[in-house]
Amino acid sequence: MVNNNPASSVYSVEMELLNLDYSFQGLSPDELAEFAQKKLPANFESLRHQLLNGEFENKTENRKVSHCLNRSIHNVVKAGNGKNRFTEIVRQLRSGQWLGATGKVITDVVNIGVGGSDLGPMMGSFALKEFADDNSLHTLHTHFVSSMDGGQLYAVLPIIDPETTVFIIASKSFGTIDTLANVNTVKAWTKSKLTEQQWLERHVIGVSANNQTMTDFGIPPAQQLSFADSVGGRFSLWSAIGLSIALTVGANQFGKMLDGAKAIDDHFANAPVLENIPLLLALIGVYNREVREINNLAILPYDGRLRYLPSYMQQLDMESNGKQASYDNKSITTPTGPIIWGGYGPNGQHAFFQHLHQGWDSFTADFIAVLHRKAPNFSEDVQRSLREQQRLAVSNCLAHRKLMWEGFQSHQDPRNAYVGGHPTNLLYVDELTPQSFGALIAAYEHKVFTQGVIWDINSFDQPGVEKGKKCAVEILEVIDGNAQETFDPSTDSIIKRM
Ligand SMILES: O=P(O)(O)OC[C@H]1O[C@H](O)[C@H](O)[C@@H](O)[C@@H]1O
Repeated sequence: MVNNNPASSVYSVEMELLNLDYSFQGLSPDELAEFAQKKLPANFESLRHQLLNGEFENKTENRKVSHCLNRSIHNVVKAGNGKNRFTEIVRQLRSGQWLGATGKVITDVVNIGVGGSDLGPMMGSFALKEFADDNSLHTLHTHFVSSMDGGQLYAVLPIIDPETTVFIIASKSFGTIDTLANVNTVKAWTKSKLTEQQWLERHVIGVSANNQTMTDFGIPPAQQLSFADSVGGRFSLWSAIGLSIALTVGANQFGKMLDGAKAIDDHFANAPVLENIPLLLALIGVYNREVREINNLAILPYDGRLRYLPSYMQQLDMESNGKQASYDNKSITTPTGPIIWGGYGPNGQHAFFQHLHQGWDSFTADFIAVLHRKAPNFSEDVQRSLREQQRLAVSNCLAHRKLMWEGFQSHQDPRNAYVGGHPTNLLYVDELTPQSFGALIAAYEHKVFTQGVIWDINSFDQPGVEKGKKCAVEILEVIDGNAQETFDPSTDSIIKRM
């Protein structure tokens, strides 16, 4: 049981863009300093330096790890041998100058991608919408399609028009079946109004690290945006994969998001352990996993604009550190990364918080709060009301965080007793801006990296997702009648029914 005495001190780190309060972790700075001594390997500083300079070795995939080199628009453009027309494409589409093959202005953009080619772009576009540069002459609607079953596409197709829509095919490998399946359906759908040539010439942008495949697909070179193979999928929102974010807010604001991430890179590089937000997040997480044996972390944003953060974090953390093999491919015997879950906090209060407060399971959580909100596009009355709503959300965030830690004892009335003792962090920003958003995401990236170093795993590969893909291909062959194989009675009976 965690010793959950009410926090008598404030344990926090404040920096310009991001703040961490870990007063409700039950860990003093002295204890964390001692834990850091024990856990951070002697070569940590050198590995951190490698990461921040694009030199960390992703040994199993035989390449470097270079997403930290993408923290400026300049480098995003340079990534395609200096030929990336990233900012030009953004300008044309946002200003209404990009015309479709039949001469109509493009009004809709659909990002087709999955995993890192979907989660980051969707989260960023949703979170930063209100920061759109107002030089956009017309409104560009952005849609996201990832699901391999076509369900999302089915909902989007009726509200767009082939003549006024551009599709971003976002795929680092340009070979992911989920994405290609959606693209195939789109191709069939455009035929009523456009030839394939027209579609390719004016309605498709490819974003990938695989230039040859984009060319083979027929995407004109001017509409190919490339990025380095050494940028991992789940770290790619800073690269050209972030195109849909830039289309939503403008290249200038997208650049500010990169600036925020860069500020955290510098902070991560230079701040001493006890003032270093990513490092503290990592150490606290390792402590909760190893010493307290808590196997999960809930991500609970208290600002609706961050509602896609939990899914993003699931890929970032679980695909990086959910592993049982060491960096040198030896078996690991102690648990590594936790299960990440969560949801928009205020709605969670009306759904799963009951279990958190009075159920049987241990958990840790990160509350994420935005203290102030400007809402410049509305009348004074509406602005005032929106600011009140922000205060309402923050007060609820503080209340539940307090209750989860301190609990509430009521021996005569078990129904109203709260267990308490659940360690949580509060990550907060004064305002959500492209910079503070970039800082938050980069802080989490570096937390995950640091934990990978502590656990001696390669956080940059994902061998465990491959077997399932191969098995699915074998099953599909049988469903399609191209093979006769049998699997097991349950699988066989479903296949038969199909
Ligand atoms: O961008 P893509 O190459 O299409 O990959 C999309 C996603 O699929 C893979 O299965 C990986 O597990 C993810 O890390 C990746 O983000």
